[in-house]
Amino acid sequence: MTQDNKQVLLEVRGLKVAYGGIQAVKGATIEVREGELVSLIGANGAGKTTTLKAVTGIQPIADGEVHYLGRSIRGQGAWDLAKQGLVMIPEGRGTFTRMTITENLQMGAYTRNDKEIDADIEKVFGIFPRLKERRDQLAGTMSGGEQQMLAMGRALMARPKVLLLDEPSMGLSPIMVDKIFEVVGDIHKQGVTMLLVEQNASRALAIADRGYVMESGEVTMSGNGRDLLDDPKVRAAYLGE
Ligand SMILES: Nc1ncnc2c1ncn2[C@@H]1O[C@H](COP(=O)(O)OP(=O)(O)OP(=O)(O)O)[C@@H](O)[C@H]1O
Repeated sequence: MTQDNKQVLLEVRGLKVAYGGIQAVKGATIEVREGELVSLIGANGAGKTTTLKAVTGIQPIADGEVHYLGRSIRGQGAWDLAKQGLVMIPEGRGTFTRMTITENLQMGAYTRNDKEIDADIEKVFGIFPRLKERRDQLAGTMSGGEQQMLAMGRALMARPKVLLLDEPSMGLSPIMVDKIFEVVGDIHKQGVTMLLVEQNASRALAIADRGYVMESGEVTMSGNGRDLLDDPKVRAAYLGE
């Protein structure tokens, strides 16, 4: 299915980001259109997380541009962007360990002031029955996979227009990895636009509409998820073939 006629929600053009003298991102161009699931894959240290941090206004941009909903993110803080629906699930989940599941989900709605928060918590419980069973349990007592579910549920509470996921499968058991990719695919099918950063290239490309490959701070390949998955260079570099 072509998505060329869909609105570009997130546009990264020639992005450069540096940590002191280290050039972590050296001119990346990425776009995400409405309804798409776009995967950004690459090895350790390729600059994927740094790209997400720059997109959400956490990390300063050295050069290039990031536009969200047609407007430059320069001068807009992470809070302003989150309020407009640009929501990140960070690497390592970032749940509030000393709060319960329900309290964590309520925190996810911090940018909202409508009355549908309880109804949305029920929707999240529908996606993740495990969270419902443990609604009064402290987040810090949950397994890694359960915390990833909670981080995803909390992000959905913000009603994201674009959801940025950083390595959701990191450190999880194979069964939990299956579950997490299944849920990411389901959330996408429900219409949530996503930019997924992953080292698990095969799984991330298999569910993606489009993908980008990042190497040493540069985007070296891009295309349809399935085509990238079948590409011999991708298979050799990222799928161990
Ligand atoms: N806070 C920092 N200070 C200095 N250098 C950093 C910092 N964060 C990241 N880097 C460097 O920037 C480069 C890109 O790192 P980044 O975390 O963006 O890569 P990544 O592709 O997300 O890798 P990973 O999958 O391991 O998280 C690396 O060389 C890393 O060492």
